[in-house]
Amino acid sequence: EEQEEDVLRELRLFLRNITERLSLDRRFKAFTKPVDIEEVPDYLMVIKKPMDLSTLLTNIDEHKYVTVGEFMADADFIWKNALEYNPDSDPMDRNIRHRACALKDTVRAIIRDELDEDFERVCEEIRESR
Ligand SMILES: CC(=O)c1nc(NC(=O)[C@H]2CNCCN2)sc1-c1cc(O)cc(O)c1
Repeated sequence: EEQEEDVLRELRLFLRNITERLSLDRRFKAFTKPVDIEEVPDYLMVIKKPMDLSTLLTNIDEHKYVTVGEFMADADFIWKNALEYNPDSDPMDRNIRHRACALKDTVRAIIRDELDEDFERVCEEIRESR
C-alpha cells in the first residue's frame, strides 16, 4: 500500500546517494562503467555476472532492489569480479585489487554507519510479503 511505496522510495534515495558518492570517488573510476568488451574481449569468458556502478544506478531506478541486502549482493559483484579477473602479481592486477578491496570496505562502512537496521527490517518484511 502507500506506506510501503514510501518506504521503497526512501530506500531508492538511500541507495542512489551511496552509489553516486562511490561514482565520484577517483579510486573507483574503473568500476563506474561496464567493462568494454571490445577493449577486454576475454572478460566475459572469466566473469559470468559483470556489474558496475552505473548499472547499480539503473537497477535502482528500475525498482530492482526492495532491500539493502539485495543491493549489496549486486554491489559485491563489482569488487569480486575485479579480484577474480586480476589474480596475478602484475602491478596493474595489484592496483585494481587494492581498489576493489577499498570499494568493498567503503560500501560496508557506509551501510554500517548510515543504515538503520529497523529500516532494513521493514524492507525485508515488504520483500517477504510479495
Ligand atoms: C575493472 C577491471 O577489472 C579491470 N581489470 C583490468 N585488468 C588488467 O588490465 C590486467 C589484467 N591482467 C593482466 C594485466 N592487465 S583493467 C580493468 C578496467 C579498468 C578500467 O579503467 C576500465 C575498465 O572497463 C576495466
